Amino acid sequence: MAYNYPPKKLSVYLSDDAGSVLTFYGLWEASHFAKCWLPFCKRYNVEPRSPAAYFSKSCDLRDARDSTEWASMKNLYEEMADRIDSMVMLGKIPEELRVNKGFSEWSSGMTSRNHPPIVQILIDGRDQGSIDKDGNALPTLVYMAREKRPQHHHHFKAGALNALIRASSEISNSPVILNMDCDMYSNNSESIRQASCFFLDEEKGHDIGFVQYPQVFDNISKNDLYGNSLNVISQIGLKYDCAVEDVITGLLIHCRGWKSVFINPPRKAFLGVAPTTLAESLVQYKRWSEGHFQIFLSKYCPLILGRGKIKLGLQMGYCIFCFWAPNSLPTLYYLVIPSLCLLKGISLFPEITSPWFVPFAFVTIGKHVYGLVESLRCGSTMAGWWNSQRMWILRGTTSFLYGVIATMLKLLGFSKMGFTITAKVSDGDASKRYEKEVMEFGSSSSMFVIIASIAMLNLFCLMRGLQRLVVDGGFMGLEPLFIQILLCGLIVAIHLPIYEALFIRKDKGSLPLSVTFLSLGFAMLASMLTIV
Ligand SMILES: O=c1ccn([C@@H]2O[C@H](COP(=O)(O)OP(=O)(O)O[C@H]3O[C@H](CO)[C@@H](O)[C@H](O)[C@H]3O)[C@@H](O)[C@H]2O)c(=O)[nH]1
Ligand SMILES: [Mn+2]
Repeated sequence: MAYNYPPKKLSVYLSDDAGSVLTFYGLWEASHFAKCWLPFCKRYNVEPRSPAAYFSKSCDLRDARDSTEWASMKNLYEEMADRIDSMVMLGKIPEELRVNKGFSEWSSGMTSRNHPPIVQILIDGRDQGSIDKDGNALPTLVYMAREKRPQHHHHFKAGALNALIRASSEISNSPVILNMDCDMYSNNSESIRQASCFFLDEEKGHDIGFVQYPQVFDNISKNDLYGNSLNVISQIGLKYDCAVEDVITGLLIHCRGWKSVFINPPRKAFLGVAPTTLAESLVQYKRWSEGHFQIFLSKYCPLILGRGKIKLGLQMGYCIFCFWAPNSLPTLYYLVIPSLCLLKGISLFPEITSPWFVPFAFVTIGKHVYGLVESLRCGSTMAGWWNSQRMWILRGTTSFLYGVIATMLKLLGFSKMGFTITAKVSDGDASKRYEKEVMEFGSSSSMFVIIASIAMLNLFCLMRGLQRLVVDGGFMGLEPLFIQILLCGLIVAIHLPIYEALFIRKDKGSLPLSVTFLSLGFAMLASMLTIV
């Protein structure tokens, strides 16, 4: 609402897919708060204009007169936040609030999966009386919960967005839509004007289908422990039946001949909350890899749909993501088979002195050096790069594998699509560990057993490899196994935080004892079977 944009031309919609009266209450409070907050923002050119983000950073108003106003504004905000928090704690709204317009829409028996449609215009911009405390016009503010019934598929985010577009066409019918997820906030009050420039461009504006900003996270630890700064694409979501509705919609828009713009201004437009536990991050990647693989196997396959419509480079660009899920199979192979063969003394790779060693070395070293240089140039650190390598391996053996399995089950008709929503908050202790970059495993998951078993297995194999080195006498005798020892050593090195969580750490964010026992069991079984 506080964007630097004519309020008459701006309408804000909040889609509450759970249809909760508490969310409505929050928005109702915000509609009152806006009457003071908007003038304050304009007077002092406040940035960012999300009050939560603004007040969590230090004060930048200097003179004394301003600072009293600043303090009273902060007070007003905190009082509102407290009221909302206590209502959430209570789990319901007090009866006396029900006299206000809108609240009577809720009745007992309504749940997040079973509720009638609710549309409430909290501030109507068309109404002359909708003004802030300085007498300036306010933008329209609408709450909407689309109808949901257990017997009808609701199509997740894409369904919610489509319902929103239909409703908004009756209320404001704007030619341009800005979509922002509930776990993001605006960090730049100029973004709407910035993006409009592309649509309004006299020469190229007619071809522009959408403008996208990169997905940037506010809570990324310095070395990006979960490898999250990946730029997920656009915010236009419409196409059903796919967990990555934004990607498929973007692809369709491109295939219909529209161009898109990617802008990454120095002052970030939007900041969001990234998952802060390994479990959440892995689940999110499972959904993404599954969605992309599904696209590849459907009629929307970028290579088929895009043929002759979009450039080969763009088709391939889409495909990289489509191959995330199937990539789990070679990843698993490289993490397990060479190490098991090392255990048994079978050589799989050419010797270092053989000419066949050169292509192996070239591809492996080339790929990783290129990746390292690229990420350093994008402002990452060495440790950040190493962490992201670890994340790719962990995702490969869990998220992507689960993505393949889920896609197959769906193709065979055994299961339906799901959308596991990413958690939006984390508890205090966990955030402290996150800041210190200690891996937070989060809620127990079968994925951890896979990760830990691979880690344990490689530790066994490495010990056996090193033992051979000593017993079988010297380095040269082991030359045929050299690459496998090296690979196994690297796998162990990248899994160091896993061993730490299995055996050393005692905090709540670490791995449970059951995972330690299960993984030890599986790793021993695998090595035993190999030796026999
Ligand atoms: O049934 C649903 C599920 C999700 N959402 C909304 O969809 C958005 C994204 O959900 P979130 O749980 O935050 O998932 P993420 O993995 O963080 O989302 C990423 O991945 C999605 C595709 O999987 C993209 O649509 C998002 O833009 C991108 O940020 C949020 O605003 C949700 O409120 C709904 O409205 N209804
Ligand atoms: Mn999200």
